[in-house]
Amino acid sequence: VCIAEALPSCSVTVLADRFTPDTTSDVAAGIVMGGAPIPDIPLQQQHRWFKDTFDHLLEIARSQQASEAGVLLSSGWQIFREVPSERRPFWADDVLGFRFMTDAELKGFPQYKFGQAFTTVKCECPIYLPWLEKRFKRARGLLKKGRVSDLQELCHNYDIVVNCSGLGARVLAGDSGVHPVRGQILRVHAPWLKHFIRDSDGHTYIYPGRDSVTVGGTRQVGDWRLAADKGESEAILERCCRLEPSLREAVRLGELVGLRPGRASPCLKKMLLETPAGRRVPVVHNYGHAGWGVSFSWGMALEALKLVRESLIELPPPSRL
Ligand SMILES: Cc1cc2nc3c(=O)[nH]c(=O)nc-3n(C[C@H](O)[C@H](O)[C@H](O)COP(=O)(O)OP(=O)(O)OC[C@H]3O[C@@H](n4cnc5c(N)ncnc54)[C@H](O)[C@@H]3O)c2cc1C
Ligand SMILES: O=C([O-])CC(=O)C(=O)O
Repeated sequence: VCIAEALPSCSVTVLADRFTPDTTSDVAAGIVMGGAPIPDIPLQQQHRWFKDTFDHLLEIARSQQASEAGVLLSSGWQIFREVPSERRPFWADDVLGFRFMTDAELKGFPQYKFGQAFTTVKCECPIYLPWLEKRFKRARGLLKKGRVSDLQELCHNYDIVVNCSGLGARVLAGDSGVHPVRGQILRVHAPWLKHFIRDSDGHTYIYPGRDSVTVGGTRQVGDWRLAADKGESEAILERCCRLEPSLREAVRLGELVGLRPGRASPCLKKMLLETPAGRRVPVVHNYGHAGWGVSFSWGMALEALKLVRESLIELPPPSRL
């Protein structure tokens, strides 16, 4: 979307073997939040990715399109069993109204010593992704279903390749550092819940959304199982009910599993592919966002766009678009 809208003179095709509602992104809770700083990436850069994403999504959340786009404001608490060394994360000034929880607020969570309260944005991915598809088509983008077994295949038909294949980059980019981090969640009907609660360990969270509440989760490194595990769903609900007892009254709507594209840090860079016939095609990689792909989505897309623009300038004259 970012490239198709910014470069209207280019023809942009999204080629994928799975589209919404069958991607990892459809499973995401869609909350915009940061974790601990990512190693090997300057904090300033991570901060820009986060802020650019937040500002972009906040604008949608405040627009007339918020409901249709499934992008809404969400307020709540992140709670900690021990006081963290960084009580004020790098994204604290980007979200709205960041503050430490008061003793009165923490009283509801006797096992926890510290908490952060803030308002952020939540993307209801099963609504947001179809909306993005529509936006992409309006920008004259093309959608094509198909599996790519080697990026070289694309070099005959395209001048630039942007690789956003998530976990698929393990094969497509030959990057053995990409690995699954399995996440299971439940979607439940509990319309009385309005406030999110997240245990900072990332294994227990409750995110109220437009039509359902997402409760999670698991983070199983190296686990490729896509089927939901009944025992894990019970354990997730049990942990969430300890934080929010009224969840015992919730009606279960479904359970879902997604494989996060884990990597020590996301890969965002450009390189050149050379075909056996000697054609050199720029490739912009943008994958490996682990558990924060929604939170960095637009900011990293803007940086990928910058790399695409540079590649366009560097293309040899006959191929220039
Ligand atoms: C349970 C859970 C909760 C989450 N909650 C949040 C959250 O609250 N906030 C947040 O920021 N992040 C969250 N995430 C993380 C987020 O979902 C991911 O970081 C994000 O979805 C990754 O997006 P992606 O586009 O890279 O990958 P995907 O959504 O997996 O998309 C990859 C695309 O590439 C295509 N593809 C791959 N290989 C090939 C190939 N060889 N040929 C053709 N097509 C190919 C696939 O078909 C797919 O369309 C969560 C993840 C999980 C599992
Ligand atoms: O950790 C969270 O709060 C949600 C998330 O990003 C994930 O499960 O990957």
